[in-house]
Amino acid sequence: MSRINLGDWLAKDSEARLASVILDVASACVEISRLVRGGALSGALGEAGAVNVQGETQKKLDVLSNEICKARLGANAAIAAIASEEEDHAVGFERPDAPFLVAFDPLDGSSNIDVNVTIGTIFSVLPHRGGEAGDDAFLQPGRNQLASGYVSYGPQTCLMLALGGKTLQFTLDPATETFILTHERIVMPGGTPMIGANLSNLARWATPISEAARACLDGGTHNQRWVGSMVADIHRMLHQGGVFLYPGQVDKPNGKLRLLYECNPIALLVANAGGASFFGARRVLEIEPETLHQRIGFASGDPELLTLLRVTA
Ligand SMILES: O=P(O)(O)OC[C@H]1O[C@](O)(COP(=O)(O)O)[C@@H](O)[C@@H]1O
Ligand SMILES: [Mg+2]
Ligand SMILES: [Mg+2]
Repeated sequence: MSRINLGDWLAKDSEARLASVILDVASACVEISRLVRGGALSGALGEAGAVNVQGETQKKLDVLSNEICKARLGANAAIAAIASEEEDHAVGFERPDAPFLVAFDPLDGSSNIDVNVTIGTIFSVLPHRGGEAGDDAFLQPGRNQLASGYVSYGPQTCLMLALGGKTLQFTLDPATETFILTHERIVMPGGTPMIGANLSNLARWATPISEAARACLDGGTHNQRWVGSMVADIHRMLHQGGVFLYPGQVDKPNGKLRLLYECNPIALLVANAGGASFFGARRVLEIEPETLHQRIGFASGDPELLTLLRVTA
């Protein structure tokens, strides 16, 4: 079998500076994957003893992954600024002419770090229109994304990349620590009766989605899965179909997940694979963000099942 690695694949027809950004994200993720694999031996488990801007207790790996991504991307002359779940504000690099901004969730699925369950890194590349790159520069709708993706650190380490209208998968070769193209085009299968959701929240979801989901599950027509790491739940959905739900709730109308560095990058991967993503009646990729750490309710996946679940009603 002929093997093509991420660098060679990008060199074929991607713009060189955008390719360099994707390669730097990938190499930061290789570094993070070493810490993940080492677990307690890497000193990467446990609490960091701090709280982030969203009021969440940071784990050591949240902080370490953020530092790795920030250092790696900060060294790329094509990046004007980064925004991260773990940074209060955008971090600019004083490069007014640099063409790209990168928003990321350095470590997704923090509650699973210490229990050896799949976690990940999510990223979104946006155009930078010049000038100072503060928070406002990142307030662009998801349809503007030039590329997005995630790396999942599970039994395999996989890079899912949305680029040029396609979603592709690269798998990390542990021997060479390079990402090898393993899936040229991901297409979500339709008709899978699978709901990925934390059902402990079901009673607080807005109607009619709570009633529609309850009918599917109580009626025995649909199955349910929930890892609690978005990358892992989305990875299953991209390969096997179904939907992922973290909708708004009576007590949290804007849900939990962050628009700029969680929902938008995933929404582009899902769109390229034939799915759709909504916050109520709004298409996620069309939402004009108002703040850097804005949360939205998120329903994503098989369009037919989203309709059955009445997510846009
Ligand atoms: O614990 P809950 O409420 O089910 O939430 C799980 C969701 O929260 C997240 O862990 C949030 O991401 P972070 O770990 O980056 O904060 C998602 O990955 C996941 O889908
Ligand atoms: Mg996350
Ligand atoms: Mg995170």
